[in-house]
Amino acid sequence: MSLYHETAEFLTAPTNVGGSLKSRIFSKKDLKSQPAQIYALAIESCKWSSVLKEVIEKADILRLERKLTPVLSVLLVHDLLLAKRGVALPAIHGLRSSVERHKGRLQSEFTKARLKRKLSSVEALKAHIEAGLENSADTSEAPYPRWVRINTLKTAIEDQLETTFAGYERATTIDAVRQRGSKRVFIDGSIPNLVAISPTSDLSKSDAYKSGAIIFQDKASCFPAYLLDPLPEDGDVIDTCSAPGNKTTHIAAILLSHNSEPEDCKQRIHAFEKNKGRAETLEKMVYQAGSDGLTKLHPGQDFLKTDPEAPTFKRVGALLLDPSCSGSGIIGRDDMPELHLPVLKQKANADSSKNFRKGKVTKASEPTEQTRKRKREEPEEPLDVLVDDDGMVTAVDTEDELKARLTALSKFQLELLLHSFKFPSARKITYSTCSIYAEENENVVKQALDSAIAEERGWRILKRNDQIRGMREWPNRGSLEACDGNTVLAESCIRANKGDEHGTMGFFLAGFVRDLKAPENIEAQFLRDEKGHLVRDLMGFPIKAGSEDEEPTTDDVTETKIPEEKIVEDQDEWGGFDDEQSIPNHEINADKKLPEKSKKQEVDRASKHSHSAVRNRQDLASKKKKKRKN
Ligand SMILES: C[S@@+](CC[C@H](N)C(=O)[O-])C[C@H]1O[C@@H](n2cnc3c(N)ncnc32)[C@H](O)[C@@H]1O
Repeated sequence: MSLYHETAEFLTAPTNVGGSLKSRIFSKKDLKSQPAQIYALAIESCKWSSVLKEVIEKADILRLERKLTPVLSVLLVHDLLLAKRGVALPAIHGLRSSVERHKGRLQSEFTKARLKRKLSSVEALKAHIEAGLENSADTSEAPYPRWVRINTLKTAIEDQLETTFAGYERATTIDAVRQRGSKRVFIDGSIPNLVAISPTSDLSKSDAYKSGAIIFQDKASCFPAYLLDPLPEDGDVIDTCSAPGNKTTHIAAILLSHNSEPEDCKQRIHAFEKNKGRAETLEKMVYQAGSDGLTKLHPGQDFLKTDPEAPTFKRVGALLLDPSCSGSGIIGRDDMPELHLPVLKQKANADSSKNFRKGKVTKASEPTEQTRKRKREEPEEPLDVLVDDDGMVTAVDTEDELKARLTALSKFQLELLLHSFKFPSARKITYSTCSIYAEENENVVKQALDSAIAEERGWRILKRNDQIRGMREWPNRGSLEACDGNTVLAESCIRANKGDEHGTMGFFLAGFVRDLKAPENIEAQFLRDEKGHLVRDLMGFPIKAGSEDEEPTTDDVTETKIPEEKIVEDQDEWGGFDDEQSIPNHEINADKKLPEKSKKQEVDRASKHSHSAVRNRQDLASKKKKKRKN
């Protein structure tokens, strides 16, 4: 197999299995080409792909060369136009000829692409690409920002602002960071410990990223754990569909933020992941983020096969359900470089986002038997491209195909949600997808609410007024039409729209609650107001009874976030790790004791509860490293 085919294979493989592109290439044993050569070709081609896409589409070579797939065309045209030695194949090789016979046309389109960018020379264009100033998928005015969650299991936002973001200017609006080349940091107002930076700011080599102190996670992807807000009174938590672990580790951070001392935290997160390959990624992320002590992994286990009545789950009061979906809201992924693929028809320019998945190489535009048979004049672009979390790529050509796919997905999503309803001590559930389709979102919610199990167990929607502040104040709500005109239901649902002014991916979220006594043996620890509602600090965290924060200012006290009915008196939530690091399975064990606090931590304890949790977690991490060395 040629260098080009091998590279194309890595770029078209599901991106969500087996870590970053680099680790996948370098860990593969039976490669014919040098891994370093494959890696360099992949990275360079991705870097240039928005320009190459334009050049290939304008030169129209996919139509003329039917054996050339979009990804191969990018790789070959990259080498033809940019590599010193040209295409690394024998002169008579079919693939080499397939681009070389169009060299004149390709070069002329390349020149036009450069002039369009007002760059006077190829050197200037190279500098432009190297500076990361090229991203044709984004509207040029406001590229999609990079969201960074500060992992409070390992650090604190104040510490990160002083270190990782030391040279950054503070931005007061999200727009201010949506400029290529800007060095600004925006602190999000809805989700605690979340910041946004310019997409051209590369933190993937920073210590903070490598150590798991910061996690690249879209703002909308932080909504579920934040809305779930698992409190001590909620007992254990299940993350039903966990890999790669962004939400699992977010839940862990929230759990510890509610405990002034990590060793007091008796709660555990059961993290289910059906796919074994993805379960390995989850395991690494959980370790890297420092949430291993709180997480019981269930690798390769299907959540649907769990017995809700099993003793292990008797204390489970909260579940987070983020199942595989069409992925139609996804804008980008962090474990793969961006790759822009050319499509056969210029018509694709009408909606470039449709075929764009950062790091998700879709086969949508690959010529199929069907498309080959079509007459040239007919549109060849698929209606949509669905990429689910199992890496399954489905090019959907007709409305009927799309409908059939969405029906199958929503059936599975509903099944998972109804299974979650069965856990005897469960009192709160969040359901989320990164889909833009009502079929997977509002429709699933409606069917779940209408189900016999919901009625039998008393599950109802978590209304907007009862949601945690950041979610209650979030402006984008569910589709009124999809909710059959039910305003309360539509308002209860939360949406994030791909490409709008908030700079998030497309996302959907709904919460479910029911009246139930808290799981036994969990004491009330939080301050409540005269109505029995939890009193929260500015960041939305409940204030512990007897803590220094006990006397909040009027501004600190927020109204109820938890439905009144469920309050029981006197009872009481990347790809950010080093590619080279591998963590043995046995080191991840939820039963591990959390660390004793150090003297330094005693001092830190005088400050915010979240801080002392952070310090203790850092201590835990360093103890583990020492242990591993021995
Ligand atoms: C949308 S992804 C989850 C993303 C994850 N929550 C995060 O934020 O990092 C869905 C995951 O659910 C897994 N999955 C699908 N069906 C499952 C099932 N029945 N039981 C457990 N995991 C499942 C898929 O393999 C996939 O990794």
